[in-house]
Amino acid sequence: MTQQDLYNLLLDPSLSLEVTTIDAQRTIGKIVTPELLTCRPETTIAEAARRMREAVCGSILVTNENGEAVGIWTEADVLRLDLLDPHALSHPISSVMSSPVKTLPHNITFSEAAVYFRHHNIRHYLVIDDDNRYRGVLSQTDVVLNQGAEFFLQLKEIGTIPLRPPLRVAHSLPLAEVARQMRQERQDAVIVDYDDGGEPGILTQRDVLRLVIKEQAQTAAGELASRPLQTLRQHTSLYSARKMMSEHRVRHLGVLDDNEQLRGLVGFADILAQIEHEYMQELHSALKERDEALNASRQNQRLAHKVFESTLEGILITNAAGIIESVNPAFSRITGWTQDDVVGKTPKVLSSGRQSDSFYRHMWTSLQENGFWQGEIVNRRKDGRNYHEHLTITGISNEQGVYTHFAGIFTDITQRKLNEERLHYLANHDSLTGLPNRTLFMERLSASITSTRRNQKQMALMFLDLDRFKIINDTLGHQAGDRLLCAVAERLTATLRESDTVARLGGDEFTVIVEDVQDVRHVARVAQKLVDALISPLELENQEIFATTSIGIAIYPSDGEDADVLLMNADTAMYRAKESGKNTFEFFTTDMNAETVSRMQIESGLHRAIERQELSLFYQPKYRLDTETLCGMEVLLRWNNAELGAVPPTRFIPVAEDSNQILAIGEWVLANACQQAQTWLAQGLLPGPIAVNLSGKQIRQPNIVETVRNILETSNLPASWLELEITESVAMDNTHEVGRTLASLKALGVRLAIDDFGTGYSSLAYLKRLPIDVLKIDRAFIQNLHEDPDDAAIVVAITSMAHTLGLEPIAEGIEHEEQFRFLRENGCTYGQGFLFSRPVPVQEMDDLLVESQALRAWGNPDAPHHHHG
Ligand SMILES: Nc1nc2c(ncn2[C@@H]2O[C@H](COP(=O)(O)O[C@H]3[C@@H](O)[C@H](n4cnc5c(=O)[nH]c(N)nc54)O[C@@H]3COP(=O)(O)O)[C@@H](O)[C@H]2O)c(=O)[nH]1
Repeated sequence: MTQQDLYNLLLDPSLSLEVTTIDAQRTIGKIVTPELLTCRPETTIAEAARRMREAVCGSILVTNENGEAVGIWTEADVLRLDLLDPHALSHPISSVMSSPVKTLPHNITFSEAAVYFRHHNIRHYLVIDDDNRYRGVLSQTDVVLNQGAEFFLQLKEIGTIPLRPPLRVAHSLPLAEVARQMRQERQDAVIVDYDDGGEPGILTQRDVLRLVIKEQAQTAAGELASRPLQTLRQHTSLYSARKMMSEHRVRHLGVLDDNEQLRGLVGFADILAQIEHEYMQELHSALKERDEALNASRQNQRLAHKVFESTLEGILITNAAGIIESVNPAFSRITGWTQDDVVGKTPKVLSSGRQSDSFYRHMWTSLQENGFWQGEIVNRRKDGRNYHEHLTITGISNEQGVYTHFAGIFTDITQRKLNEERLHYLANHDSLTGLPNRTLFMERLSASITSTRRNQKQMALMFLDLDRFKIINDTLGHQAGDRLLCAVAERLTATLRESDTVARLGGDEFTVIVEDVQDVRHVARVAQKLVDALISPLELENQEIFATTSIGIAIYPSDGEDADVLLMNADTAMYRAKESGKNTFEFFTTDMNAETVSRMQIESGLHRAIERQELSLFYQPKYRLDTETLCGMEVLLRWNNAELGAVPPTRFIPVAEDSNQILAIGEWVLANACQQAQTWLAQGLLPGPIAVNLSGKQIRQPNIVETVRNILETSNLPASWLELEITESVAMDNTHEVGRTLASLKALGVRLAIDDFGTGYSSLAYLKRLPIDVLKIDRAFIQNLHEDPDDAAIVVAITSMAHTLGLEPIAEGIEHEEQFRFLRENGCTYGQGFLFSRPVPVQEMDDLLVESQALRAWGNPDAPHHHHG
């Protein structure tokens, strides 16, 4: 190879200008040539250059005797030679090669390779394959040009790159002087100006070196320069510049400004530098982004780890086959199993056996299809105890969408479950007796009706109401009442089969569902057993209490096809049982329906009884038994309705009490009675106080004292002429402040009487403290007085007790002479009853009063005066 060849090789501009755009993601092994040019360190530069030219190769690898790369020499290194030294080319290659040689694996991408170039500031890498064999040399220019520079080159104008003002020399300057100035100014090209006014020429460093070697050092530059200088405008793109260089096989172009003046020179190296600069900028921000992303991902990883470690939820991660790979501390806390216990096993270790195989099959199908499952399951702790967990399982897939792991995240909801169960229990059970309450009862009744219908069978519903419970409760207090209810609940439960439902609807009302009834006679036997179960007395407050019950029975389907109708009919039958003497049971019959309808008619009729003036007052006189003189009267309410006719108070008063209408009606009675009494008083006819019945509802009204005071004021009746009768059971109610109300009423000056005395459970100590004036002995004792020695003894006892307590005894319901005589002989002061007079309307009472007054005026107090009705 001649020196000329060498220079041809070195100066061939096409060598480095063939730029192919290569996908930055392709691996570098793909573009390096498989044949690698090598030489030994002692090879001369000239020899190395010859081989490069022969092989059309831009670099040569310098290897030692073991074939190991010790250096590399490339085309670009030529410019570092001192080409003024004529022996330069005979120096060994080792004196000019770059060393040491760094390697890169063949399978990294251009993008990755770019990172190495930047980090190590190296211009060449030796590419090695998997077996560390040399595959080729990769230059930074390769990388830059393979980053897809076209786009950038087209955008960027030449004028925008920094151009050095060109070094200009006169055409007469000898080449040696030109070379000196170029070295001094560090320029690789110079513009040669001619004084013939023609276009300038150009001499590059390579030209200078070539010509020096050809001993042209003293020749004038003008003769040697290439002329004309290829130029382009400053607004031309770098892409066009590169293309032009390639077409004209030159490495420098003149740049013209808008006035066609030469602004400077642009070299291929400048374009390359621009690309490199731009690329490095991009690379820099890409690296920055990558570093930031890496940091963020490290941060995320740290966070994820922290969450995994510290979350309260148990976490378990399995591989695709369900083998546990890791668990977190919460998992161990909840299950008792440590990481070492469970890693390598399947979640089966937690199985409690409470879920069926099909449950797990569904779970697995959902996981395979949706990569997700959520639900509540019961698992087992290491210590064998079960616990409830709310579990979410999520599939974790790889880039191909294949599940590689499953993550189970769960919370221990055992306590919540217990609370829910407790709340459910409380919501469905009576807190006092523990029996099902109305809600659960209705649920069970509906369920029972449904199954009975399906099986075409019969079932029975019993409605139980304790007899006289209110009296017991009022007399002995609520605590005793509660204990009684518990005792009754126990007895009922003990009497029935487990399959039967006993419930407490509230108060003293219980219900029983008897399922699968073959024969209604069987139901009667069950009802009788329940009645009998309560017959034996209960021990309460050191007293024996008889808490009997009345039971109404309705049969499905004959007495009703739905729960509400059945319940209503059993209730109606229960009322009938009460009416027929209590402590018994009654089956519902259709005529009982009539009873229900009748109650409803009464209730709606009563609503307008006052405004329609359907109410009136009757008066029943009271007598002193020793003198048989009229000494007062009791006011009794009557109701005459257009449709219902005369409705007896025993019928409508309970309905009025149930519907609260008694409050308005009672006030009406009181006002009219006082008005009438005042009239008689003003006429001098009133022999004694007028007694008005006050119902329990009325006396418990907070404003009752106010009402009475107002009525007395309005009617102008002195309080002492009014007597208020309240029943014994109401008077004994020490829970509703009845005692205090009575004291306030007493303070008004009215008289107070206890009605139906002997039927309740009076505490004598309490009775003594009440501010009462009169004890009315109940009609029930008077009725059989002359036949029943027990009743007679009770009447005598009540009479003498009344005297002892300073109260006036009065007997009600005296119908026979014998009764009258017995009472008079045994010291009962007053009496009333049909023997003397039935309750009479106002006109008749007026007559009686006039007559009585006349008798008194005639001074015949002893004359007996019986009004027989
Ligand atoms: N809260 C209110 N209650 C009232 C009012 N008016 C009446 N009543 C209560 O209704 C019940 C029934 O009353 P009634 O049908 O009027 O019966 C009274 C008398 O007619 C009846 N009586 C009187 N003497 C005899 C008799 O010799 N034999 C017999 N079989 N019955 C007789 O007794 C009833 C009076 O009873 P009492 O009140 O206990 O003294 C009754 O409970 C009334 O209290 C009202 O306005 N408000």
